[in-house]
Amino acid sequence: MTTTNATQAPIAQHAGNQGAASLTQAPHVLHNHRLKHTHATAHVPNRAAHYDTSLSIPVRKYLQTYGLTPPRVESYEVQKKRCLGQLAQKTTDIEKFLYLSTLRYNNVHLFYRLLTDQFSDLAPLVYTPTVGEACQRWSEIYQQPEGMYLSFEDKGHLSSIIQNWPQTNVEITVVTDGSRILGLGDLGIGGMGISIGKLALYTGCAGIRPEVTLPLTVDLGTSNKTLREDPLYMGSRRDKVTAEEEKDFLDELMRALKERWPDIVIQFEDWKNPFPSLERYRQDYAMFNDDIQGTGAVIMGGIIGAVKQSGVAPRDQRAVFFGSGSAGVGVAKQIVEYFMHEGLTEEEAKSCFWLVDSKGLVTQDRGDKLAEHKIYFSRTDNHGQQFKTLDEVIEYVKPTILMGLSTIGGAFTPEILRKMAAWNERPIIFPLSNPSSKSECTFEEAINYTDGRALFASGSPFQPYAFKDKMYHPGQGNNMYVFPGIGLGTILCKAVQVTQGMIYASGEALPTMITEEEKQLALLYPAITRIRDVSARVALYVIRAAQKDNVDRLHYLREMSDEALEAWIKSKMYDPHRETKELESEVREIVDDLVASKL
Ligand SMILES: O=C([O-])CC(=O)C(=O)O
Ligand SMILES: [Mg+2]
Repeated sequence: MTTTNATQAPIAQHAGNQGAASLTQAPHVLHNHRLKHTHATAHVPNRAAHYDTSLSIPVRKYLQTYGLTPPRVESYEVQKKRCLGQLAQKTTDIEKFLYLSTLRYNNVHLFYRLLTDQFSDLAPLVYTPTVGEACQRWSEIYQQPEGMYLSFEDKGHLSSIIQNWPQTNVEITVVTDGSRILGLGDLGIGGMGISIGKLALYTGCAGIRPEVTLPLTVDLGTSNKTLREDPLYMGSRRDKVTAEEEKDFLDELMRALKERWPDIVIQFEDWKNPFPSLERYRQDYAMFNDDIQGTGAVIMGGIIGAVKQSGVAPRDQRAVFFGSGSAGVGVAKQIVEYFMHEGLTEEEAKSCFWLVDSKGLVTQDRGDKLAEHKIYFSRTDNHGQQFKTLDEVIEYVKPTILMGLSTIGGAFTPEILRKMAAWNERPIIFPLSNPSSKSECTFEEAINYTDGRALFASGSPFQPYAFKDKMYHPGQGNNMYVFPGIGLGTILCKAVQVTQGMIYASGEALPTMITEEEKQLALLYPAITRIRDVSARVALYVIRAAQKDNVDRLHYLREMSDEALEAWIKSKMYDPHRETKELESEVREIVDDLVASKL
């Protein structure tokens, strides 16, 4: 009920009145009618880019911003120094997060210049792990609108409310209901943080223009009682809607999004039960689920290298998965596909996996009703024996690969890590839960207890670690290596679906970006500092797979060589370093023309 007032105005404005929609948009269109480079903030249009202190005096005069900013024309280096100085003065990560959010709001191009330049330092503040805390405290730290909130009460009116989004073009949205944010549980509308954070990476990593991204949070109630009782909580107080109600709401939402933006790519993120929507919409929409598919692809990308470096053939690998939720099963299925590419039958590939959930090893005769998604991997060869704890399973399987998707921080104990090292020359250890506090072990622990022999990747970032006079570098198997490129590739070739082939290809692209030097260091992922190039390569692979699956619509791309296509992809990427320069030169041209015509 709390949201009804807020939504009544747009409903009244739009009901049966096409003209009203263009009226609401008109002011923004007018702002932008003369110049191309006036898209100002990421999600709310204003003219902030016109206040960039690097713009020259003639340009300021033309834009009528002269006198509204301090007189000096600054270089980017000076702007950067000031911003990083201000950032350094913030003492907590959440303050840094807020500073960066405000910067994005006020000067989007400057924000993305900094993010792309200082990616390793800033990504953890914009995204995992800080974004987790931001989501937990969303209603406490809220400062500005940066996305759309659609409520269950809006059902029946979604199409008209979506007209309120001020940008005329949207190419991609990240949608969450906040019901399972990272490993932090149901955070209700606080999930908006993750939609914004992921889209910031779509822009930062894959160069999708900020103004064509739409962070979307649907308020379908929350099962989090603490939130519902928190006076500051900004969502509805209702309990979570039923699965049937959610389905009806989503049917309407998907239709409404496609109606306004027919080519939109829709990424589902952090839904407690993500399988039904993926199955329901994957044929009719260009959509994917990042937690099942993005995580699956990125881990497969790391596993390809890890399996090679381990010296153990795919058919001899034994993988224990601690955590059998959507991400766990998604990752396992993706690796099954990789093993099949390596020549195993599906049955052989599947038999390399032992999934563990809160009740122990997932077996068919365990006596409980297994969730649908676990059945595929349930073991039948346990001879009636049941294994209730991770320790028991580990002892029974003697795995070569240990995957953590449990959201239980510290679950990979020193004993478990030591055993992995005793059984394997190069144990593969991937604690993937996010944020860092939920990681099944730290990098330091993995190195210490395996005597530096672990082939390691985590979901959230860890620092390099010195052990016995040697420096070790952690891999970060975070889906940020693939989802930006999946989105970019899908958008650029105008794919009508995101097929499994496209997802597989995104993971396959990753090892192709590892340099010789990185191989020597046993790194499983390319350096994060090359993330823009990595995203372009992922997009190339995704487009090729879309072509193979016949879901692409820009057919002339099929004729291009890989080199030409990759260069074309890069030329299409938003480059924040170009933006103010282009605005500057565009205005200068107009000014020069005006002067010339007066002569
Ligand atoms: O957001 C991340 O860092 C990875 C992810 O999708 C999750 O943990 O749900
Ligand atoms: Mg997620």
